[in-house]
Amino acid sequence: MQPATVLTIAGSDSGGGAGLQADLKAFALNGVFGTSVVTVLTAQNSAEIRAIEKVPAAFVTAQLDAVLADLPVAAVKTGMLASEETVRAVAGYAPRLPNLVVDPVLVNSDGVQLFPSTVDSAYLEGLFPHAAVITPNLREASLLTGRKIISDDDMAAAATELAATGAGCVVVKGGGRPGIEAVDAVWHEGSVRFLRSPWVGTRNNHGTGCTFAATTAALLAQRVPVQDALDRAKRYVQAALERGAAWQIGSGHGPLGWPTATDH
Ligand SMILES: Nc1ncnc2c1ncn2[C@@H]1O[C@H](COP(=O)(O)OP(=O)(O)OP(=O)(O)O)[C@@H](O)[C@H]1O
Ligand SMILES: Cc1ncc(COP(=O)(O)O)c(N)n1
Repeated sequence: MQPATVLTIAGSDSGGGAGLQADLKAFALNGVFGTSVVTVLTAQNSAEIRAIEKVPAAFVTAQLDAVLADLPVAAVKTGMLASEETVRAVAGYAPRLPNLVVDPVLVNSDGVQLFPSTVDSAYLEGLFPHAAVITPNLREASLLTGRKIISDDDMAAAATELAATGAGCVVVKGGGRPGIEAVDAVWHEGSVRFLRSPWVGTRNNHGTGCTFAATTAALLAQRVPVQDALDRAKRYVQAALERGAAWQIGSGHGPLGWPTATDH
């Protein structure tokens, strides 16, 4: 039997921990064939993003046309799109992108906004209405809703507010809130539930968000129902964090490891 094909529309992380490099790794380890449309190049390592070079939106669409003309894409994940023009260009394709998982990469790990706020509105108006799942982290959900997000209830309220964009499912990820558990709020079909897993104490957490969204897309491509896909992606991220916890790759936040099939 041949694998399902999945597409990531994302930026390159030269340090290998996040971005399309993390997505392709998660695709392979979750049984799907990965294709990649590159939106932005980052000069990045485990400690910082030093520079960003955007791919022109017209070349993003040229890559999209090439992939979609030939390959049987069964799910799509978007990551760092980096400009309003690119978000709007991808949004133009969105009605024909199956199982679209949108990970809105808007802030760096210090919570600093990476792009002008016109990019936020392009996500809200253009892309979210077509998404099967959107996966903002705490800082992104806060930026997009204007809400202060501190408690579980705040996460649930932000997820519910973002559902008004028309997204099929909203996950407000709580990796930015260390505790005994890693807690995410999931809005789906009118109600909110929480995903919970034990907190993994490690500095090697670069790429958790990309890995969570890419794994969800890989599972949706294999016809796993959305709520099950989120539960399984959550377990996969936990296992990947545990596998990489003792690694020392880079001086900052290192990458996630490779779980085996029995880990998650
Ligand atoms: N230390 C941890 N232990 C267990 N789960 C974690 C940990 N850190 C993050 N997670 C989980 O990983 C997933 C990704 O969430 P997170 O909030 O980290 O995304 P992100 O901010 O987009 O990623 P990044 O921190 O890499 O920028 C969520 O399910 C979150 O709960
Ligand atoms: C090119 C690129 N894309 C995305 C992220 C954020 O990734 P994450 O939220 O998983 O750390 C990143 N640091 N670099």
